[in-house]
Amino acid sequence: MAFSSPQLKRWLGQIGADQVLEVMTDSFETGAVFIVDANSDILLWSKGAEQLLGLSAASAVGKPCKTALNCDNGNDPCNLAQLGIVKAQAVRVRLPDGRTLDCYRTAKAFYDNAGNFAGAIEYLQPQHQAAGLPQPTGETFHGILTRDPKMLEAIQIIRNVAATEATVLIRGESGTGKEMVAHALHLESPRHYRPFLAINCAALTPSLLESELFGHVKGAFTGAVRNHAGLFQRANGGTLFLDEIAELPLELQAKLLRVLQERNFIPVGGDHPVSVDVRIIAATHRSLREEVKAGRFREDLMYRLRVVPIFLPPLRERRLDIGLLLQHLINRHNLQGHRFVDRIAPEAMRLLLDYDWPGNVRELNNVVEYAYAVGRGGELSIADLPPEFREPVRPPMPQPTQPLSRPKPAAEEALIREALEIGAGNLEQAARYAGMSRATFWRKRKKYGI
Ligand SMILES: Nc1ncnc2c1ncn2[C@@H]1O[C@H](COP(=O)(O)OP(=O)(O)OP(=O)(O)O)[C@@H](O)[C@H]1O
Repeated sequence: MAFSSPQLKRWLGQIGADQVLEVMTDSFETGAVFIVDANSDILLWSKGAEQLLGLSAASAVGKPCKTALNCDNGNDPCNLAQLGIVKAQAVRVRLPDGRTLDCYRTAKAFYDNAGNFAGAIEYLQPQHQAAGLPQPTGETFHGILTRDPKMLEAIQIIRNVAATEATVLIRGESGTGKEMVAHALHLESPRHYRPFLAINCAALTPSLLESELFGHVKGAFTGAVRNHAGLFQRANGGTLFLDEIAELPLELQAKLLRVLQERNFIPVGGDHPVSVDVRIIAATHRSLREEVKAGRFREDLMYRLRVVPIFLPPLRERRLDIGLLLQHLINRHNLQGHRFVDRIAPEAMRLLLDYDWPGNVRELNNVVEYAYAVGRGGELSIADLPPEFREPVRPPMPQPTQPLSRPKPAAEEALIREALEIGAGNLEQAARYAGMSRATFWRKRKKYGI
């Protein structure tokens, strides 16, 4: 606790405690400080609060704190009167323009001589700042986070083709975000107010898949007790996402081609065509050309589907996105309140950056979930990572001239460049990201002329 002397009381009497409070609270430029009275009505609203929360002091003062912050903080944590003190509590504030801001709330209650709640002083800090992690600065597009040039190129293509009726084929490994991209395309298109439906063509047997896609009429097969509208009918006016299209059996490929060419199909067991207006977005992790060569995929259908091909690179080829997605996932998990991670141990960060990510972003989600389930404390360490990260790698026999620990110069230079980009001007953060002290980081920058 700060030491307060009798001289301070005298001094405050001369200057005026209100003036001192204003100066102090306004010095927190990156966070919001405010004071409430016994009714939780706002008495003081700092400059930082104005900037962060987009509400002027003139509009905020006198309002109930709940109205000014419009916050959504779960199980009624506003019981500050009972708690007395709250530290780094995750809260979500709704700004006047409708956006939300995830913050940590620190608050201290005051009581009168009779022990009644007499008001409080509160401080809100945006979570990305509190975590000491750089704010995600990459582009986000309908929830797709990236700063990878190839991904940004893909997003630009989506923007350009959304308004057209062109068929899009998305190629990428499992977990690279193909469905997210397909959904984003739908949301950008004039069809966005109609359904977006998705199906994985590898997940069903051929007969079930046919019935799911095209529907069936009553009596078409044993168990078909009533007419069933397929996905094409249900997606009418909207978009149908066909994942793992390379797994579509040949007989269904002919039926799909007919929908694409003639915009109609015959349900299973039916005898007349049903017309539909559906935009198809297909995805595959295989090369359709190779499938055509192997005789497993119709060439005419391939050309129909890949009018606009979009390629999503695997996560191991967009290492800048690893840091960005990690920040995003950590912020999201911190909000849930079970654990608050404010830093990643440099050696854990290195493992995460060097990992191959065969399951791509989905696997990264799982790794962070694992860390929150098994780990404790503010630092995400190697011990919090799943076993595959901790399996001992047998080191090669040391070369007498080259110590084992020295990283290859090219990799080190790339790491430093990456850290500088992620730190976005903050050398402290950049050095931490690279797992070096500031002095070593500075020396290495000099060495590589960066
Ligand atoms: N760039 C991204 N930003 C944020 N989240 C992402 C991104 N890419 C993928 N994800 C998340 O990763 C998970 C997998 O994404 P998605 O289902 O779109 O991948 P997919 O390529 O369609 O996978 P599969 O081929 O296995 O179906 C989802 O939880 C998704 O929200």
